[in-house]
Amino acid sequence: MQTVKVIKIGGNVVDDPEKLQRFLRDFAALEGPKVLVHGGGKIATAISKGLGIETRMIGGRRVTDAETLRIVTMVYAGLINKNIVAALQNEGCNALGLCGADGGLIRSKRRPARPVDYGFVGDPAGFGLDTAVALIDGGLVPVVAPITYDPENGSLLNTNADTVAQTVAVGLAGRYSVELVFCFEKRGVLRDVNDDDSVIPEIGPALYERLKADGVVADGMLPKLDNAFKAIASGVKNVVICAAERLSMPGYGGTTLCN
Ligand SMILES: Nc1ncnc2c1ncn2[C@@H]1O[C@H](COP(=O)(O)OP(=O)(O)O)[C@@H](O)[C@H]1O
Ligand SMILES: CC(=O)N[C@@H](CCC(=O)OP(=O)(O)O)C(=O)O
Repeated sequence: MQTVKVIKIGGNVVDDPEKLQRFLRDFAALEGPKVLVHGGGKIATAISKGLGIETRMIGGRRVTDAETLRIVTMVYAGLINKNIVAALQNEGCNALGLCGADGGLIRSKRRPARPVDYGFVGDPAGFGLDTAVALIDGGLVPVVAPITYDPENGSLLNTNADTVAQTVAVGLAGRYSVELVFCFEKRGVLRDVNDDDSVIPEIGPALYERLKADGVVADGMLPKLDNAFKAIASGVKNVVICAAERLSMPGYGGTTLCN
């Protein structure tokens, strides 16, 4: 079975032009078929602030009213996605930018209003495998923004980018042997969040429960690990959490998930 790499890049790197440039150069140099999923939460928060709109995050998710949906659509599916595509084209990588609505790539369902009303936030409910296969087998490199769509009413919805990466990886797993790599600004899952040398090399479900109970993992690391375990349990062959600047290292020098 052919291997496809699904790489996710997080918002702190997307917001740092030098780190992003280096990461995109390494991504472009990766051998074989690949998909890039990007976040950009930090830039959306900064642009919202500039427009006088306050950001509310609950459990790592953005409360998205109609005005915020307009902003995140412009920022993720426009500004960030197109700049990444242009930079990859400049590196000789034939990238094609999409959000979940394009080619029906990621259908979603709006979250129920209880217990928390997140507004226009969706959880993935379907994957456009035919679209993805046509692009990948056609030699294109999909670059996916974390905006999905609800086919029942055609509405765009905001979706956590780690969840989008997991959905793409799981969706491709029946067809290819899939490797999912979450790249961010730290070296992996750390025992001490302030010590980059404290990377935990391997995490299984039992250790994850202990790390949560001890408060070693928190904040944005929780949805990342939940998505990582969901991917491993759903047929993705290899899942790694690592530093963006280590993408070119063999094995990525980060945390590998096991079940
Ligand atoms: N044990 C841990 N190891 C590494 N990061 C952790 C840990 N616990 C909490 N974190 C926090 O999780 C953040 C990553 O989540 P998030 O900001 O959502 O990632 P991304 O940049 O991919 O969007 C890190 O910046 C760090 O502050
Ligand atoms: C619903 C929801 O929370 N969506 C995220 C999508 C972007 C994202 O996840 O970006 P990072 O990977 O940079 O965190 C948000 O708007 O922040």
